Amino acid sequence: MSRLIVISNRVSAPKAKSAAGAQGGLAVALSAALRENRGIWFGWSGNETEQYEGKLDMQRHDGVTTVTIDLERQDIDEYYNGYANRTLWPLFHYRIDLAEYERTFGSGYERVNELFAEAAAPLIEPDDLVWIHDYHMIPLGKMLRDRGIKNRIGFFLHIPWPPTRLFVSLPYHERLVRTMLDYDVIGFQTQEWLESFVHYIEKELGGTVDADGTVHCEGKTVLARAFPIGVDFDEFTAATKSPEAKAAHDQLKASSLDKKVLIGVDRLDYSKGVEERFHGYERFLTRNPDQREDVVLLQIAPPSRGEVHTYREIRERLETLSGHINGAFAEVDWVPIRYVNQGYPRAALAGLYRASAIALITPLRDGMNLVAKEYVAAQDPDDPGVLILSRFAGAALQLKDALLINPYSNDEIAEAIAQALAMPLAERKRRWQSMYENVRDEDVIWWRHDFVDALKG
Ligand SMILES: O=P(O)(O)OC[C@H]1O[C@H](O[C@H]2O[C@H](CO)[C@@H](O)[C@H](O)[C@H]2O)[C@H](O)[C@@H](O)[C@@H]1O
Ligand SMILES: O=c1ccn([C@@H]2O[C@H](COP(=O)(O)OP(=O)(O)O)[C@@H](O)[C@H]2O)c(=O)[nH]1
Repeated sequence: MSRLIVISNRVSAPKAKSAAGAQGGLAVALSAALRENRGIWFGWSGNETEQYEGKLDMQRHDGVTTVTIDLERQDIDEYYNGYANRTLWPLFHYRIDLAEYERTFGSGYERVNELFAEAAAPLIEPDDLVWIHDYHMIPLGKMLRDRGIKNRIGFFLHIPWPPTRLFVSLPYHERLVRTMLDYDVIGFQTQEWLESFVHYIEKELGGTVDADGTVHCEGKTVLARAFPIGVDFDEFTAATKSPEAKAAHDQLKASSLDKKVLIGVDRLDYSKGVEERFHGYERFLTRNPDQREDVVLLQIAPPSRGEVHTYREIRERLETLSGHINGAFAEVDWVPIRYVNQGYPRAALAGLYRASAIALITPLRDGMNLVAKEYVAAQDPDDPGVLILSRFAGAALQLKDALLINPYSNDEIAEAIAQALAMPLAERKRRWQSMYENVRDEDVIWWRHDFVDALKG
């Protein structure tokens, strides 16, 4: 059996610097995918070093071998905070108003990718399959090829791919995409992002794409397909039965008494639409004074990427807005929003999801959104909650029985909350059942097999 070499910015190493929840879905999904596979997970430790001297830190934890490197301050600033999170992240989430095109970010990004290639290449043996993840590492495959790596190499993008008319605002966009032609397989979360990529290849690079997704461009051939990521269903289902889940469930139930809890769980990121969500909830409270005290919104928002100013700004705006809404509507014994800036272990989240009558998941744009799938997986089959989901999350293409809303519309959010609160049990069960089957069948193991099979060719 071939070994799997996974390379991503973030690894779920025991020593990686990250609070519970701050790592997001990628780390969660990959540790699940690697646990049963002989192989290596290579990436950044999350730590800073005074001077990088090529030192690798190797550890075995929870059945996964991880190899990490530390990065220098300038590399972290230009590659991670800079090009990855100030240039590509906003652009790929359709926010060209927030994207910053600094030349030093681009050169830092290429420099760190070269550094990853230099450190990872010696770990790769002839039969290994190499699987590179996400927007931090788009050119890494080509840099490995430049070092003589002939193995099958796949790339999976966890975030959206933007429409061509937005993407071309990126300086040197052709140079970035050309590096992708050295992969054997390129995976996207949904058909929609795949279509945008194909459109770019055809219109900007003059390539052609066959019906099965084989791209022919500038003398190279690569398979491009959608592979929607799932949750670790078995692990998550087991977590819902854990003492930690029960404690969190009981605590939330006891503290909310007869009120219906609406829950939101998101890294503190402007792409998650939490500000718009609060406005939609405020509209619901304004329009439905008789139902106000029947509900409470629990928003869990662990801070993320705090060295990037747009993230500090969204944090400040949410503090102000939640304070404003609570000030305007609260009573002596009730506040409308419980806004919590800390992360929770997923077992605790499982209990919180189950205790919540509604999940309010309203990203303005999201590659997938695993929280939506976890909420479905955690429900009580006899009394399932209602999922209100942005139509702009990748998950909306699979979870079609959610109440799908436009997150930019306060009215749609307010109306969906009212509809969810009034929804008869039979309809809740019917909608949940079909979503549950999807979350169970198209889980992270299914995703991994699907991608790795395609990579094996
Ligand atoms: O590593 P961070 O900078 O702290 O960010 C956390 C992760 O955020 C992003 O997650 C994406 O991947 C999820 C799983 O496929 C997907 O459900 C979600 O929609 C995406 O936003 C990012 O892509 C990861 O690289 C980060 O590790
Ligand atoms: O306090 C928290 C908040 C989030 N998460 C996990 O972080 C992941 C978030 O993934 P998602 O795809 O929803 O978004 P991302 O943060 O990757 O953009 C999910 O598995 C959550 O269960 C967590 O463990 N604790």
